[in-house]
Formats: sequence, C-alpha cells, structure tokens
Amino acid sequence: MLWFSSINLPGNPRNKTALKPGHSLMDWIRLGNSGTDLTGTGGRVQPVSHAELAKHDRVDDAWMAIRGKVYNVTRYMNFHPGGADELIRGIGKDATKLFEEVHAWVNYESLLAKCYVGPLRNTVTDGQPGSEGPAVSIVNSGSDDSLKLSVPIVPRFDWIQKTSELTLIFYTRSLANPGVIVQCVDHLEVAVTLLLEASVEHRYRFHLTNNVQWPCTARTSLETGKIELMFTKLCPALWTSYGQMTYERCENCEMQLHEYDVATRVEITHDSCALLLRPKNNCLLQVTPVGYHVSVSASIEGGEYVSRSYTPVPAGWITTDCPATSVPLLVKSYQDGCLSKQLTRPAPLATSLQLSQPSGNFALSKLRHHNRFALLAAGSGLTPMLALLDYLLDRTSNRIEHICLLYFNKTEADIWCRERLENLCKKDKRFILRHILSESTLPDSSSSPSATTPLSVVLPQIDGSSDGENQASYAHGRISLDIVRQLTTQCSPLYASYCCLCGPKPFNELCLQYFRETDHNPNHLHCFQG
Ligand code: HEM
Repeated sequence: MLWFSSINLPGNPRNKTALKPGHSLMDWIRLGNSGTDLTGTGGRVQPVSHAELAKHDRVDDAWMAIRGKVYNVTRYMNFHPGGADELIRGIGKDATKLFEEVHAWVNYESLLAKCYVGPLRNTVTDGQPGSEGPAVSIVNSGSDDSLKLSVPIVPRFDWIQKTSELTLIFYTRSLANPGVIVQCVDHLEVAVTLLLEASVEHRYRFHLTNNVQWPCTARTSLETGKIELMFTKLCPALWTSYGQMTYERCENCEMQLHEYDVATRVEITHDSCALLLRPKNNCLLQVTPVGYHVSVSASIEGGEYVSRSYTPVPAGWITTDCPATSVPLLVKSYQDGCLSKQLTRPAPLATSLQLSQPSGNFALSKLRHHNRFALLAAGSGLTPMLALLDYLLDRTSNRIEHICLLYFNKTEADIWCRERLENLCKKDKRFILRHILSESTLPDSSSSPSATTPLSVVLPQIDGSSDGENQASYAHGRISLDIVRQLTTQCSPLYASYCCLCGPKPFNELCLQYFRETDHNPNHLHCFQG
C-alpha cells in the first residue's frame, strides 16, 4: 500500500523562479507548436532502457522519466517555473518520486507532450516495479471507483431545442467531474472541449444550422455527469437539425493557454482580493472541475514571466453578479509574491494574463460512499473547499450527515468569505463551521461554549436533536493531533469518514503526519496541493 512519504519543506515554501522574457508558458507552447523537434530523436517513439536514460544526464542532453514515460527536457530547462537547477535534479533517471514530492498536481503530460521520447522499459506506472510511485498518493480500496475510472469515458452527444433555445448535451459518467471549455468562433461555429480524464481531451467542433448568441450557459450535473450548453437562438425558430459536428479524441494533447484580464477586483480582507478574470476576446467559457486549479501567468512589469496555480471558486461565494465567461479567483497578496502583488494591486486593472485549462488529480467519485466529512483549510487553502461544500451539501444520493469545516487563520481579519460561510452554517444544520485562530483573541460575538477553551481539547459537540441555531464557533489554537483524533475516532460526534485538507505546505505536512498517527484509512483522505 502506498502511503504519504515526506514532502520537501524548503525555506521558501514556493521556490518559484521568474522566467526570462521569451520563456513564458505561452512561449513554450509556441515552441511546441512551431514544428521544432523537441524530442531530439526525430519524434520517433521508442522504448528507453534505464541504461539509455542514464546517458542523458547533462543540461544540454537531458532526459527524464516520469510515471513510466521518458521525456527530453533539454529545451524545457529555461521554461521550468521552478528553475533549471531544480529540473536538473531529475535528469538521467526515473524522477517520478521527486516530481510527485514537489508538485504532484503539475500537468506534465500536456506540458511535455512534444518532448515524449518513449516508454521506460520494464516500468509499470503507479508504484509498481521501476517506479517509486507518488509521494502523496491516496489509493482506493477495491470497492472504490478508481478502478472504474480507468475504463475510458466515451461521452455521448445529444441535443434538444425550443423555438428560442438550442441545448447541446454531453453525457459523460456519474461523478466524472468534467472540465468544459467552450469557444465561440462566430455565431455559427462553436468548439467544445471536454476534460474527463488526465491528458485526454474530447474535442467537438460544431457548425450550427443557424446563428446563436454568445455567451452560452453551461450547466453540469456532477451526480449524473450530464453537461448542458444552452444557446439562445438569434432568430427564434425550430431547426430541423443542430447542424454538423466533428469529434476528435486527443491523448497527451499539449497544454492550451488563453488570454485573460482582470475585469473586477474587490478587497475581501486587508491583504486579499476577489478577482473576476475575463477572457480577452470574450469568446471563451471555462468550467473548472471541483478541486482543480488553473495556472495563471503574467509578465511582471513587462519583463520576466511568473506563473502560479489558483483554484477558481464558484462565483456565488464572491458575488451575486458574475458574467458566465468570468473565472472567479480569491488571491492573497504575499510580501514576496510578485504575481499575487500584481494581481491584487488597486490599479491598473487590466493586467494581461495567460490562463491554462484546468488540471488536477481530485477524484470526486471517491466521495460517493461517504456522508460525514471533515475539511481542514488554512488561509487561502479554503478555495478548493468551497466548490466541494456546494457539491456535497446539494448532493441528493447518499445525503450528507455532516460536514465540518475547520478553518485555520492567524487572526479574525484573515478569514475569507466569513459572512457567506456563517450564513451557510445558519441555513444548513449539517454544516459545522469552526474558526481556529492562532494569533488573536476570540471575537466577543463568539457564542461558542468552548470559545475560551483551547481547541486542542474540545471541538463543538454536534447534537442533531438540538433546535438551537447552528452557528460558527471560534477557538484559539493550531492544528494538532488531538483535533485530528477527534475527527477520525469513530465514536466521536465529529467523526468524518472522509477528510480533505488544503493549506500551505507546512500545514499540509503537519496534517498528514497527524493523520498517519491515527487509524484513519489513507484512501479516505485527500490533500489539495498547489
Ligand atoms: C523532477 C524534477 C523537478 C523538480 C525538482 C522540480 C522543482 C520545482 C520547484 C521547486 C518548483 C517551484 C514549486 C512551487 O512553486 O511550489 C517547480 C514549479 C513548477 N514545475 Fe517543476 N520540477 C521538476 C520537474 C518538472 C517537470 C518535468 C515539469 C513539467 C512539465 C515541471 C513543471 C513545473 C511547473 C508547471 C511549475 C509551476 C507550478 C505551479 O505554478 O504550481 N517541473 N518545480
């Protein structure tokens, strides 16, 4: 069984290197599409032995194996956001473990699609011989759904119409957690990309019978896997067909980037902002799967490029008025974070950004059989929890018994989405909200009976029969083994059979260590990183 192994905790938790002009993600993609042979082998895919791999261990001739696939990373050196020195640590060998330790979430298959040399001989992926397997890996028990997930999803297309509306429908699979990218080429031509499994894209191109308006409305039902794209017809009429469509299944497709700018920026705390990113040509609509992130890159003051991963949040958590094409982000400005400072500074708003399509490794289907959850978030680690909360509380099959969000911050002033979280708590008794503050006294308004008690000892009691109003409670403290024990002990009222955590690396590391010290099933734990 795989289990969590140690994660590097460098002094600087984000060893991000600014990339020289001409070395942005966009430039890398351009190079990949330029026809240049990035494999160095003429593009001929051939199995690579460990001995052969070991020969390519120089900066000017650098091969690297990740999860059984060998890539020539020579040309990627100066494009690597972590810097060439870091990338060099993995060359000439099977770097799976190293790669997973640093950034398991990075979509290397897309980024290096044009650098693929061939399969590593005698290697099977995922922790089997030849590969040390992922450092942070949550393995399913036989009864879970990951086995089913390995069967490729073949989406089924259908359409329906009203006089004024055309709906394109894609049936995927229950809990497939799809990503959707819709591009409007003009009023007749629409391109739809479905992201259903890692490194596979389902690309549809529609030539419609008649003109439609843009943008469309996208509706995805996570429980059924049904995706609906609703278009308003420019001239109301019933059509005899939707038009024509071509379909292509694309494996190991190269990463796509799109130009965005910051359309709206609202301060939410003393050092954080809610942003609405708007596609530059306004002809793009992107739906992010629950728990997935996008990579945002920008040129700093017209020079070096920096990229950073962010998890888009459901619009309802930051505004009641969000255009369908916007990507909503919550961004904390870090002292040494040149990108976050640029994104959150008051003016000018229209920073030019490049946004990747969503990527991630969160399998929603693993949550299917659980109905008691604990979410442990620290600071900006709240972001993946918001979409998860929306989905879980709305879920109709295997209705949720309770979800406990433990939200760790330094002070009250650092809490994100406080009002909305607390309103949700009042509205839905199944949602338990506990703020844990490490550096401040507790708010006077706190009505928690345990407000003055260190949280390491007491978590709020849940009493399903209580008629009292469900309220957020506050405590002073930090993550501790006691807290994790209270969440993982079966007789505890807060017992959660599935736990998710997200925060800065030291927080994640500590949580993982505490979980290891309990009997909690590691298959029932997900750590969002990035
Ligand atoms: C195996 C050797 C590698 C090492 C030691 C390494 C190290 C690092 C480090 C230290 C960072 C900065 C981490 C952070 O921001 O938190 C980074 C970022 C990054 N690396 Fe690597 N890297 C390796 C391989 C690769 C490969 C093969 C790719 C593939 C395509 C890649 C793509 C990236 C990307 C996209 C980022 C930015 C991540 C983000 O914004 O979240 N790295 N890398």
